[in-house]
Amino acid sequence: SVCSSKLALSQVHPMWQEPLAVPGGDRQSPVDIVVRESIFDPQLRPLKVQYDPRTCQQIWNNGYSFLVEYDDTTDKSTLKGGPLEDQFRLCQFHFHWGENNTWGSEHSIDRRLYPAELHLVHWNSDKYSLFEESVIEENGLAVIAVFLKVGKRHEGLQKLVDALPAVRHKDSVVEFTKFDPACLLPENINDYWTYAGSLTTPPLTEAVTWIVMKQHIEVSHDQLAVFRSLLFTSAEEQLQRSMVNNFRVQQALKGRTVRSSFT
Ligand SMILES: Cc1ccnc(S(N)(=O)=O)n1
Ligand SMILES: [Zn+2]
Repeated sequence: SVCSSKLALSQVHPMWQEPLAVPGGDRQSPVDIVVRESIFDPQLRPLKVQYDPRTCQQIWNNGYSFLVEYDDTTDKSTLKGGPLEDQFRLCQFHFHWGENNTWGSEHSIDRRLYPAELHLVHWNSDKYSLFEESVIEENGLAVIAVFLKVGKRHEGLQKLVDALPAVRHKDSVVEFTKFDPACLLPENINDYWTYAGSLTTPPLTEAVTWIVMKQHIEVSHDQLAVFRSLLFTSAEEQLQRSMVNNFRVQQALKGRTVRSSFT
């Protein structure tokens, strides 16, 4: 699947050097979610997640994060319900993290940051036939965000952690199969916030329905340390730079409403 951020790489941006302005940027991400200003919407339905581990293909270091990519040529791993009108196909998941456990997430809850954040990226397969098409449409993408907190070791994540040294450098890829991303979801996926936003790395397009989980997952300090052992730089580059702080600065809400699925 080409849903990875090759598109992102096509718009060469210096690392985290923000483009001056995004065309008509009035729904940019990430944002701080102010809980008392979010609005309970009783019409939000339960999320329906159906992932098939057999669609898992590879892990790729794209120079922004590491992406676990799924075969999205059929409707085998899908997301629907919640705030979504259509069916969406899982194409990849990745993380954002900090240099320490104090910060690293892209979103925050009442200004509280987490050490890392998981993004499960899906595109609207009812309306479009390719990820690349959906990425420029306002109802094109749905991203589930899950906060990571440092605590007990996450057994399901360990298989992924063990594969990371093989993709230490930018543009490295390793085969990675039979991984069920549902193991990275919190027990309760029916308590979430949702708002209309954008991709947080280039092309930063305003195509994303964000679904931010209220419940976090726990990973161990050592597991996060392996994330930080990755590099932004390719094997050829003279100066190696640790892949840390790969989050975007928070953006203005600009009058958007954040809805909650719970009271
Ligand atoms: C696929 C993709 C590209 C760029 N940015 C994102 S993100 N961080 O908004 O999930 N996802
Ligand atoms: Zn992301």
